[in-house]
Amino acid sequence: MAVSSLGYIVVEATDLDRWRSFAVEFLGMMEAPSADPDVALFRIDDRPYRFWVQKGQQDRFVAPGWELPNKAAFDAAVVALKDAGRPVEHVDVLEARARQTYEIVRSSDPDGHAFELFHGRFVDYAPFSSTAGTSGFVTGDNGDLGMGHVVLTAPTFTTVHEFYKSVLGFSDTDLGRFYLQGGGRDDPGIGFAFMHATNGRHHSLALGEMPESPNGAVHIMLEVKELADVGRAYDRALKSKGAIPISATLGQHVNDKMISFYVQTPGGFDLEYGWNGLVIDPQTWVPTTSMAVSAWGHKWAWEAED
Ligand SMILES: Cc1ccc(O)c(O)c1CC[C@@H]1C(=O)CC[C@]2(C)C(=O)CC[C@@H]12
Ligand SMILES: [Fe+2]
Repeated sequence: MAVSSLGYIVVEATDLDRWRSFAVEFLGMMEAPSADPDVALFRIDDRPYRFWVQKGQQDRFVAPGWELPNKAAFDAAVVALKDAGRPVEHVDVLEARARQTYEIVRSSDPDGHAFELFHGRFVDYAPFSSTAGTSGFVTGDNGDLGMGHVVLTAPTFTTVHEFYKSVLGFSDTDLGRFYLQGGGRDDPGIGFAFMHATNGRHHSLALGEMPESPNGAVHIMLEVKELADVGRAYDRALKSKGAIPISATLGQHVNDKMISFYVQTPGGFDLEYGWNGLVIDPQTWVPTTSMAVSAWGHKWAWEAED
């Protein structure tokens, strides 16, 4: 029943062209053919899409699509969801086919964040190429590392953390508490849980003990193959005259060693663009406790100058 990786994300957008220029010209993704003019699809590897962007009334993150390795694991996860009292809606056959999966269910975590579970590894044989010159994205062999990671808020942190572990089969990689208000006696800190699926990516999901984000997610992360891809994207953001707002400057995380920067997407949530994230052995990893966000850099836009 354990989730194998982050398969895709679903985004709602008022302006698909804005997402097109962000995804293709800034991120270096490849637009994929879509049968529906109200849906734009973006590829980073040989999956038919990793971003499903659908036209709607709002600009927001809708849901992560968690991949299960086969039908048996998918069915077991559905049973576990029902046993945990979570809603389960089966997507009909035609929609599952349009999404290029065998089967999808929609559900939500105890804090109400929508997610989808799916199985079926569909492949697009058109070679990946990036008009922005991005050398490629890191998704592992046959995509087994998944598309990246997603970070969600979790106001009922302990309950939601337990849900992802006991119901969806995630495991702890790093459990931190960050003291962003100086760490004095009146600073309770923010609990963070970085969790891995059954693949070696350091975290496919992280939860922050924070109030609900209005955009549906805190950020998603995409990993590129070369440091120069990060540097060139950083240059594009700097040159965009504010069209691509930088949320955090270039820096390196303590826990997964990733060198990255953050920008705000047209969906309001952030996107971390990084390189060289730690790959762990998910079978034997003993969870760490990292008390710092970054070893260097990552100056957040909301941080005071000093
Ligand atoms: C701490 C950390 C480790 C690895 C990551 O991939 C990663 O994104 C983070 C930072 C997570 C998080 C965030 O994205 C929004 C701003 C946050 C809440 C902070 O102010 C501390 C942790 C930060
Ligand atoms: Fe991240």
